Amino acid sequence: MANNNIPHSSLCVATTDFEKVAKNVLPEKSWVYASSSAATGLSMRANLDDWSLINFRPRILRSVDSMDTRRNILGHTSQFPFFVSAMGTLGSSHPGAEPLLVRGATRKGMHTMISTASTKPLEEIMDAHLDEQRQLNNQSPSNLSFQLYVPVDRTRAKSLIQRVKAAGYQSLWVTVDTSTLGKRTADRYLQAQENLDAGLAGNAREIHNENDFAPAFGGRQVPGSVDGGLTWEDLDWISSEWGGPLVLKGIQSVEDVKLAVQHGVQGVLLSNHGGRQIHSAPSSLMTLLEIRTYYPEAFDKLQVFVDGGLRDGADVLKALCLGATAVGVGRPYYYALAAYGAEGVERCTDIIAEELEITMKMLGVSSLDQLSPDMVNTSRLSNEMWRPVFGKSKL
Ligand SMILES: Cc1cc2nc3c(=O)[nH]c(=O)nc-3n(C[C@H](O)[C@H](O)[C@H](O)COP(=O)(O)O)c2cc1C
Repeated sequence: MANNNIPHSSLCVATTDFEKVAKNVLPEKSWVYASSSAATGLSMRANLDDWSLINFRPRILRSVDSMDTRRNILGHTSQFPFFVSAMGTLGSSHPGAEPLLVRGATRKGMHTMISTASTKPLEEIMDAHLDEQRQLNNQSPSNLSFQLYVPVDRTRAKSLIQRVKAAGYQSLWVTVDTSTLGKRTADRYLQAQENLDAGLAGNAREIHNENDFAPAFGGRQVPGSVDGGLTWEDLDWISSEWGGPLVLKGIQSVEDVKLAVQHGVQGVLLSNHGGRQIHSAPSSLMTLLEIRTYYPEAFDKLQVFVDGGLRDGADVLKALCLGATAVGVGRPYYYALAAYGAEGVERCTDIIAEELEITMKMLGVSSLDQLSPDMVNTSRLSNEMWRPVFGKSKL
């Protein structure tokens, strides 16, 4: 992209560099939408900060000449143990929206999770992925998964699942942390100001998005979109309607991982929605440590994923040492897409992949299956971890 106002993409050497560029190119509303979080931002801050509470315990003099960063995610190889987490309304980042994102990701062999709240129809996004695959002679291991916000109307929910299946998405990730929309403070300020500027009092203004599952854009949920009445029992009909790998996105306690195992899902994504939902959430890394401490059997029963605040390849490895299969990355890809389109998505992937390889070599591993919990020191984070209260909690 020839734009003299933005630095050349090669000047982005850390994933956080995309954020600075994006802030300059994005309209204020898009910037606020992507960068905002719940309430005072505690949940997002915890995501970002907790990675620094874990240190590696590197091993030396092990042959690390060759590197293998591939990972099997729900039965499909990915070039890397990280993927793009679902983000709604990517048209607010770049006019190319989701199709452009998946083109960049497919070129790099990375999996991408597409949001129910996408700007473009799910079939058009899949077409972009398949077209890119053809151009690569079907050599990319990349695939697309679908993040499901379950609509209140069951008929609508079932037909959405059928569309996702027919389009060829590989797995379904049901978001379970959105019984209502978190209080997105920055979006609310912006909306209130727009209302006042438009001569409307208070919050009187209706939000009009083409996709009514794009609730956060404007800071309020669209009535009738996401089902706040969802329970564990609903997983039965969702699972039988879908008939493929099912993952619960947004688990934040060991008790719920146990329930997920009992309900026979194939994976859990430990996540606090990038700090956008409940105020004062545990960081996703803290939840991972909780599972590793109180229910390590989980890692043999289903695949465990993590997202939230991952900004460096070293963070990815910390999660994998603790047993995660792979991790999701959100905002860095939103910003990279905004700044440089598909090229930015590729560059962001290269940056994380290089950091991953550098850290693997110095940690003394040449493939991801050599990682283990004793390669990280979690003492500081463990100090702050939840403990069963008064011996009464049933774990
Ligand atoms: C702009 C934006 C939009 C998002 N939209 C969705 C969504 O539609 N569905 C969903 O389940 N999660 C959504 N999320 C949460 C992400 O899937 C993911 O959990 C989070 O971004 C990870 O944290 P990170 O941004 O710090 O990497 C969104 C996050 C952002 C930043």
